[in-house]
Amino acid sequence: MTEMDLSKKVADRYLKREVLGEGTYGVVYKAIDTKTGQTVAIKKIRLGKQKEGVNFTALREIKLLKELKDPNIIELIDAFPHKGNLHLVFEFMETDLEAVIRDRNIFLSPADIKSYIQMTLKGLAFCHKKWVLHRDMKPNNLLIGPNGQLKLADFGLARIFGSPDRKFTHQVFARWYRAPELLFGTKQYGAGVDVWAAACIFAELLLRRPFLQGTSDIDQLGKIFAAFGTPTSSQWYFSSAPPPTDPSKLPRPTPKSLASDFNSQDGPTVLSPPRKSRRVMPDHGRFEGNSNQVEKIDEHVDEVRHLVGDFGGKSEQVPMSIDFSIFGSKPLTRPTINSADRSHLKRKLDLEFQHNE
Ligand SMILES: Nc1ncnc2c1ncn2[C@@H]1O[C@H](COP(=O)(O)OP(=O)(O)OP(=O)(O)O)[C@@H](O)[C@H]1O
Repeated sequence: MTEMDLSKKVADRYLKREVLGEGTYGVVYKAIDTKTGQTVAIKKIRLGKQKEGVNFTALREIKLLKELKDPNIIELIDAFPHKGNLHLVFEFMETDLEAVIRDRNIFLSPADIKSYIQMTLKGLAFCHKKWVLHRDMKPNNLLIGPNGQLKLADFGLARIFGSPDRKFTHQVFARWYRAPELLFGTKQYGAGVDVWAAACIFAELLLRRPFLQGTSDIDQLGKIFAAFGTPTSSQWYFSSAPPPTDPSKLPRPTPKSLASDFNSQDGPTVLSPPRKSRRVMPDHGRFEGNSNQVEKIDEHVDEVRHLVGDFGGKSEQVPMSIDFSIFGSKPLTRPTINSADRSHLKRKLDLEFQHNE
């Protein structure tokens, strides 16, 4: 019997090898991609309650994750349903940041730490720019390749398959990287949750132990406040200065009916400012014109600074209030999918999934 016969072939393409481990969503296998000869990692996702098959929205999101290509993001090479499970094929990685941090034989210089955290923030910046959040950042999700390249794994999975179920024992560690707004149970949150986790990982690289090791969600908040100070009521989300403008005093464009009235008579002419300057934006001129990757990283570094700043209010910035500066001078361009892209994607999805089913 050849080696080929002994190994199980999945979807006529992947030769399954040993189990690498089991995570929140299912078992991970090492495999060989017979098409490319490349070693890959296949994450077999239990579909659990969704017995009727793979949810179409999930498939669409997975297809979009395949488009997330960056040197600091694990590449999702392929995705296909097989025997009622969803298989996600990723590039194979040698180790992860947790193993590096825990290995006492490894000395990490400030330059090494800078390199690891820079790769982490670059990967985050890339995905945040495309409006994808990770939501489950922790050192064992930061995988390291043979050339030392750090890549973020499991991007977007929490959104597609639901937040990881914390009943798994290995999952409780994820609490240590959770932002205070999540611990308070907010339903609306943003990229800050990933940046908070990145800052905790940065501290962990320096300390060589997890920074804030809460034993319960409330204890986690206690640890955060012990480290940074307890926020006062004047620092909470909408109660900090300036108070929101009264709706009747909000700036509005001239009503169309009035504008045409003015045009039809010799009355005063309403001079609107040029289109661009009409947009009311908070004052953050220092980010004007920034567009390259390095400056995007700086925004994240600034946000980390902001997050790890003094909650007691000694610094000039008021922490725990909305920091508009992270959005730059212009709203970030949302990745747009036009109708042609959309119908192409749908056709592609239909074809691929018909083919694999
Ligand atoms: N791309 C990959 N290359 C090599 N090994 C991988 C890859 N992805 C995952 N693994 C390994 O497979 C095992 C399970 O990984 P998985 O990401 O499912 O869970 P986890 O990271 O252990 O926990 P969690 O689900 O809480 O993130 C781990 O040992 C992990 O190192």
